Amino acid sequence: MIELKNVTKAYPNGVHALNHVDLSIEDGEFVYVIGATGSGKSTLIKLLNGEEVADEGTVIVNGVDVGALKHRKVPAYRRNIGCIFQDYRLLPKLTVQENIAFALEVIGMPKKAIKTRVREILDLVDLRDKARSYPDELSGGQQQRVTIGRAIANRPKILIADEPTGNLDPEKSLEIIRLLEKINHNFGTTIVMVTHDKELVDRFRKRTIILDGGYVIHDSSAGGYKSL
Ligand SMILES: Nc1ncnc2c1ncn2[C@@H]1O[C@H](COP(=O)(O)OP(=O)(O)OP(=O)(O)O)[C@@H](O)[C@H]1O
Repeated sequence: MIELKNVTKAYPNGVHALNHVDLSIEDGEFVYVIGATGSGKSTLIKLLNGEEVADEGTVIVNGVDVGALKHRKVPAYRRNIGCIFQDYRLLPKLTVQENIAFALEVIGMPKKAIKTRVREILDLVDLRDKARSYPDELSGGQQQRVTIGRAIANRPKILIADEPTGNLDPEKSLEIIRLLEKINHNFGTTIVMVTHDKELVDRFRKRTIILDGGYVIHDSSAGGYKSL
């Protein structure tokens, strides 16, 4: 569960990126976060993954008070949160299967278990035939699928997706949202997706949180832009 209580975050330049945000996201929910540029979406994500700390209020994720985490404990905390971004951030000198395996090696999973898990992930993201390809040999949509596979390889409870379809055409964006829905459904992974894609938000209706000037101005389980 994700819980923000009266969270305010200002940057050193005085910009108030988030103001008195109260938010609660249950395990297994799939939530969109939308809002104009500069409305505070990325800041919200940074507070969730421990990159930034709130000035006021508390951010509790899976029972952990993220703002109170000691610096050295942040990496272990992040293992329970998968993150994907608009740019894919794959390791260019590693193949698809090595990219996924690497995420599991760094957390100390035994070799045999990694092999099995990588195969499962490749099936899930439908890229078995690209296992030995390098990232620059893949399309944008395929690279994003690898990124998603890598992010969920260790079965995190939460997947945060910051504009995952930002660089993709509508057809490829559909593939990505369907994959995220499958992950949400199959593993019960909580998904928080920041997006500007009005078509996706309207077509695949889900709870939609709207930020404006650092305030939550709308939070509706009906979802969609058109219903607002
Ligand atoms: N490191 C920083 N230092 C100073 N100000 C910042 C910093 N990061 C963000 N801001 C400011 O905080 C506000 C919220 O920014 P944030 O990146 O959270 O918005 P956003 O909704 O994610 O925008 P976008 O859609 O453009 O990514 C903006 O006014 C931004 O300029």
